[in-house]
This record gives sequence, C-alpha cells and structure tokens, in this order.
Amino acid sequence: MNATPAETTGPALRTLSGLRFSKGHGTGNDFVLVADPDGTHAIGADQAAALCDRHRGIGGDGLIRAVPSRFLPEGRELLAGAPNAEWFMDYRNADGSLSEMCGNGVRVFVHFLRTQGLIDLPDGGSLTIGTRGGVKTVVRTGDGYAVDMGPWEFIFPGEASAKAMDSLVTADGLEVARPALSVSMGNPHTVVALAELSELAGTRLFTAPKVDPVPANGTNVEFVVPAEPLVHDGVGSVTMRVHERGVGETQSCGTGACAAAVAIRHWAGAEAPDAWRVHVPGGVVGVKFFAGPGGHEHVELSGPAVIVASGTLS
Ligand SMILES: N[C@H](CCC[C@H](N)C(=O)O)C(=O)O
Repeated sequence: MNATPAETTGPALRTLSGLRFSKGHGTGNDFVLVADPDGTHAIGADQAAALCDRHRGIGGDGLIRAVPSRFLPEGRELLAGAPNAEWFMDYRNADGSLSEMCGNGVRVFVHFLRTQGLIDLPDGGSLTIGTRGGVKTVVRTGDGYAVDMGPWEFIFPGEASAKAMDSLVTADGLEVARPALSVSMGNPHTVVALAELSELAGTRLFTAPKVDPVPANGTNVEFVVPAEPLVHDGVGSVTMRVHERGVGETQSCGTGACAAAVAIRHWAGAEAPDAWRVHVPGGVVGVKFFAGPGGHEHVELSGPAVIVASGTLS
C-alpha cells in the first residue's frame, strides 16, 4: 500500500483532533472504526487515508464510519426499500477510495455497533444494515457473524485470462497468463487459478497484478489454490492470497473469499459442494451458497470479528 505523503497526513489528522475511534479486524483484515450516530463527522478521502496510514496514522486496510442511513443519500435510497436498515457502513479503502462492499468489514462493523452499545443483538439475532453494495442481513453466531452477501454474478461473459507481474513470471522471465474469472460481489474481483501457492512464494503482492480484461472500476485480485482433495466431509477447501483494490495485499478479504469460492466451484463443475472453507493468511472464513429470494443464488460469508482497542486522536 502506498503510504500517504507526509504533507497530507499531518494536516488531515489535525482536522480530526479529538475523534474517538476503535481498531478492529476480521481474520487480520483490519479497520479503523468511527461511530457517528448524529451524522456530523463525514470522513473524506484524505482523512481516511491518513487514519489508515500505518506509519503516521492509526493503520488499517480500511476506514469504517457507522452512521444512521438517514444521514446519507445512499442510505436514504436504501431505506425506501428496507426501512429497518437503520445503520449504514460508510466504508473507504486505505487509499481513501470508496468501495461498494467489504465482507470482513460488515462483520467488524456490526460487532463495533454492539461494543459501542448502539445496538442490542442477542446470539442468533439478525440485523439489516445499509452499504454502497446494497442492504445486507447479518446474523450473530456463536463464534462471530454470518452475512448474507446477496447474489453473485460473473462480470464478463466466459472466462477472462489473467497475468500477474512479478509473481507469475516463469524462470525464463515469461509472463504466465492464467485462467481467471471476474466475479462481482457488489465489488469487483478477478480470481486467478494456481496449481500451488508456491508459485507466489516469496512474493509480496506490492503492485496490482495485471489482469485482462479489467473491470470498469478496477478489481481485487485473488490467487487461489484448491485443496487436495478439493472436498472433505462435503465441504470444499481452498487457500488464497489477495491484492485488494485501493489497499494492496491484505491478510484476508471477505468479498474476495466469496468470489474465490464462486470461481473454484464453477471450475469444479456440478458436483462441487455448496459449503466452503477459504484459508487466507489471516485465518479461515466460511462461504456457503444457498437459494436466495427470487430464485437468485446467494452467498453467505461467516467468520470472526474482533475489536482490539479504542482511543482518541490527539
Ligand atoms: N478493497 C475492496 C474493498 C474491501 C474488500 C475486503 N476488505 C472485504 O473484506 O471484502 C474493494 O475496493 O473492492
């Protein structure tokens, strides 16, 4: 991730002096979280990037502002069809860019609302929230949260070939194009199939892998290796690393784990299971396919959420 320039970070943070914040993560995908129940603390791109800066700010893969949906035009639009989506996850990537969705972020967002005393959600209870990727329903489970991520779809007809600089270059320096699938989970993903993760060994995904074709608003790129055997006790298993749009390599990506399961399940064919475990550097998340309303297949993402600390900006 590119650090924000010093001349931007300092002034941006000074505009936020006294701000109460928390730090949390879901399988190592970490966020700076701000509660804004009165809708008076909009956080812009430079401010978000400064808060997420790991050397001059608090540090995080993204910034999550918890704000009542009624205070945002996107939220008011959602309330028309989902009046119970009282809270809105206002999410920005570490570089300050907006993104439609953040799967790990939704779990940490709901956990944050609970720890702030802004909602009451008993074990087994469910909550509907608003995001720029639509309304999401979240259930509190015994060991975290399960999110109905909604329907998935392929972004391009057929399969898109993908190339990744510095990580899939063969010994004789040839760029290796791999089969890939571009999948929308509310945000764009390009899933690249590898035979084994050792092909990425020793590689930090510093630069955005080259993919072809590129989705209109850029893409998150997942490198995925199926387990051997792919299915055990009826559950499929894959291992993945990810270069996130607007961030860089992260320990985990919830929407990316869903996209990876969509792609591997597509490649595995009709016998592939509906339940998956996705192993990421930061832990393991569950992905499950189920028949959603209107006959669309939905994806459920499940996993832990942790609030590490809270503080006040100097
Ligand atoms: N960087 C992503 C957003 C965060 C996604 C990821 N953190 C997740 O858990 O889904 C994008 O620009 O689409």
